[in-house]
Amino acid sequence: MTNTEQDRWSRVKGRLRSSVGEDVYSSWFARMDLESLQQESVHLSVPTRFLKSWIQTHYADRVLSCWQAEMPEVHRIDLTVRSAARCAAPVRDAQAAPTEPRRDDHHHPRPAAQEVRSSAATPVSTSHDALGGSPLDPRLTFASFVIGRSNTLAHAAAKQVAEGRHGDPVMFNPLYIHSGVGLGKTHLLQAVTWAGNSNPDRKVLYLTAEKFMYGFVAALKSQTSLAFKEALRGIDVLVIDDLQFLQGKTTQAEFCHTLNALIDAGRQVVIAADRPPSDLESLDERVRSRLAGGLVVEMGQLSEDLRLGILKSRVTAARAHHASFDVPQPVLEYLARSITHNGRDLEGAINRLLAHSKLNSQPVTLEMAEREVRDLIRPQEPKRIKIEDIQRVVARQYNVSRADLLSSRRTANVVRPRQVAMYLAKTLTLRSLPEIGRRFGGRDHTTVLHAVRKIEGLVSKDTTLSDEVELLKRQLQE
Ligand SMILES: Nc1ncnc2c1ncn2[C@@H]1O[C@H](COP(=O)(O)OP(=O)(O)OP(=O)(O)O)[C@@H](O)[C@H]1O
Repeated sequence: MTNTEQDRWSRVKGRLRSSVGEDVYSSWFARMDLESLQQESVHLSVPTRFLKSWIQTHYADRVLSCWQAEMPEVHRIDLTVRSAARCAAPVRDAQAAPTEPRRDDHHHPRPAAQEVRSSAATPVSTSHDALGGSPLDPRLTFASFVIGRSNTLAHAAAKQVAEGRHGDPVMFNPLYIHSGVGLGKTHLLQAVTWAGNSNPDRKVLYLTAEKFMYGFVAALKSQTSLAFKEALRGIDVLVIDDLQFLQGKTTQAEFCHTLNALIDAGRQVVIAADRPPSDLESLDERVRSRLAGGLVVEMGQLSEDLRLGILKSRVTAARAHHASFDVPQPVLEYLARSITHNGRDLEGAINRLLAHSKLNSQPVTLEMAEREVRDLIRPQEPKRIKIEDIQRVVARQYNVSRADLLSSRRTANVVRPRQVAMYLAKTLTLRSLPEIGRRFGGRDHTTVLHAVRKIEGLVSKDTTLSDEVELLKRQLQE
C-alpha cells in the first residue's frame, strides 16, 4: 500500500473517530484495516464475522461518508473478514441432528428487539432442567444488565448469541468472555440462557465447569456417559461458566471432545473464565487454541458511571418489594465512588442499607451509608501495570499491532508509538531499562533510554502528544 493510501486511511479513521466518539470507535473500528483502494471502491477488513455484521448493520453509511469526505469518487465499501471464522457445518452425528428445516432469514426476519424475559415468572425451558443445567438466578437477565464502556462488546456479542435462532449460522465460536472477579460474567451468561430459552425452538444449557465435571463423572460412574454426550449434542447453545475450575485429564479430554463436536456441528458455545485462554495453564494447548479461535472479549473494571448504574438498578429492583425503600442520589454517588472493586460488593451495599432501614425504620442517609459499608471500602492500592497492557493500549491508540511495536520496523507510524510505549513502561512500571528493552523485541537499554528522553522532551512542548500520553496513562490506571 502506498503512503498516500495510508495517509488517506489515517484521515478517514480520524473522521470516523470524531464522528462516532472514542468509545464506539475503539469497540468497533480499532481493528478495521484497509486492504486495498480502487477508484470507486474501498476494500476494508475486520477480524471477525461479528464485527463485520455489526459494522454493516449499524455503521455502513457512516464509513462510506467518511471516505467520501476524503475521496468523493468512492461509491462502494467492501468489508470482509480477515481470518475466516467458522460457519454452521452439517451436524456429523445423525442422531443429534436437528429435525426442523432451516428457516430462511429473508422470509422470516427476526424482530429487531427480541423480548427478553425479565422475571422468574417464566419458567426456564424444561430441557435446561432435564439436562441437569446449573441453577439460574431469575434476576440475572439482559434487562437488569447495565451497559458501560467496559462491557459493550461482551454485551453485544452475548445479545447476538441469545437472539440467534435454531439452525442460524454461528458467527463466532466459541464466544469467550473473561474478566476479573465480580465484573458480570455470570450475569451475562445467565442472561443469554434466559433469553435464549425463551424461544421454544432453542435449547440453551448453562453449566458451571464444576457441574460439567460432576455431570460427566457421575454419568461415567452410572455408565450413561453416552447418553450425557448425546444430550449435550442435542442442544443449540452450551454455556459454561468459570472454566478456570475445569480440572482433571479425563474431564479435559471430554471437554475438548464436546467443544469440538459442538463447534463442528455449528452449535454455539459460550464460555466465561477469570482469565484469557492463553493463561488457563492447566488446560491442554489444543484446548486453549480452540478456545482462542472464536471471539475472545475482556470485560474491564466497572467504571464509576457503570457502578452508579448498577446501584440504581439494584435499588429499583428492591423497591419492587419494598416500596418505601429509597436511596438518595448523594448516597448512591458516594457508594459508586467508594466501592470500586466489584459488582458483588455493590449488591451487598444495597442489601445492607435495605436491611438497616427496614429493621430500624429509618431513612437512608449519608452517615448511615458511611457506617454500614465501611468494610466494603478497600484502600486504593495503586494498580500494578503490566508491560503487555501498555503495549496493547498504545497499539490500539495508534492503530498499529503489538507485533509492530516489537518489530524492527522504523517507519514513522511505528517508531513514535513504540517510543511512547517504552516511555510509559519506564514511568508506570518498576522495570529496569534492560528489562524493558528485552520486552520490546530484544532492544538495547540505550534505545529505551533514548525513547524515554525523546518523549519526555516532546511532551513538554507538544500539547497533542502530551494529551495523548495523559489519555493513555488514564486508560492504564483505570
Ligand atoms: N453490568 C452489570 N449490570 C448489572 N449488574 C452487574 C453488572 N456487572 C456485575 N453486576 C452484578 O455484580 C454481581 C457480580 O457479578 P457476576 O456474578 O456476574 O460476576 P462474575 O464476573 O461472574 O464473578 P466471578 O468471577 O466471581 O464468577 C452480580 O450481582 C451482578 O448482577
